Amino acid sequence: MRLDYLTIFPEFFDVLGISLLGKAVDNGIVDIHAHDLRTWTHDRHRTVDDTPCGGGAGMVMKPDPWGEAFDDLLGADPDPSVHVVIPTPSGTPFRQDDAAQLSHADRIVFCCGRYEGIDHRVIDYASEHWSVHELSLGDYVLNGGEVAALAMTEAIVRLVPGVLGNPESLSEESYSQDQEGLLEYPVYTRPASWRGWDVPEVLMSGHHGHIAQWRREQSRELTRRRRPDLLTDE
Ligand SMILES: Nc1cc(-c2ccc3cc[nH]c3c2)n[nH]1
Repeated sequence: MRLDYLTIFPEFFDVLGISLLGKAVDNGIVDIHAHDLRTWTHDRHRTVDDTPCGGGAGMVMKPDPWGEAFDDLLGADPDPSVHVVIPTPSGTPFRQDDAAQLSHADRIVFCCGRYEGIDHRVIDYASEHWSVHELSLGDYVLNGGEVAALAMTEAIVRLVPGVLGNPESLSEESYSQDQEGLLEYPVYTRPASWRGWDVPEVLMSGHHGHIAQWRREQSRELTRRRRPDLLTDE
């Protein structure tokens, strides 16, 4: 899987060389390239923004640098197997299913906007050539797309075979299919008693059936309290 990041702050993506994703890069499972969008400017000030047509506050990212970056990185031939992800507050919510689907992609290009956003014609042009995903990380506003791209990257890449040491841990996570899309149950480790708090007895019983039942009940109760929207049968 090749991941490209178009951004005016490429140093944001230096962190991808750390920990699990760093190992995935070292193992050749993932190939990461961060690009400074100003590479594709030609004026003395390396300008990437301009005033908004129709007025309004702030600045909008000019289309030309994006178009020239696309030309260099992707060429002009349409290829639906290339996924262009554009983090935006106005996008569809990024969910575990999106991470799962994108984890099968051979190529993802993250377009990280700043200012008031990217000239919409960039999205229109990209949509004619590649598979475009305008995705929101959540219902809050960031200063740019980089943090969202990092979060989405981690959610996507950790699902790629060979990235996680123990793939079994994926099956019991919140939102995973094996968890019926419910929130993950509370987890515990040693010591059995800590500052007056004990590990639930059932987890110390060694009775796998009882433990599984307790965990299912905990997941349902937690989901009912915190995310009733995830419950399909109530
Ligand atoms: N979920 C979410 C995405 C964003 C976002 C994404 C891109 C830009 C560009 C300028 N401001 C931005 C904000 N905020 N919140």
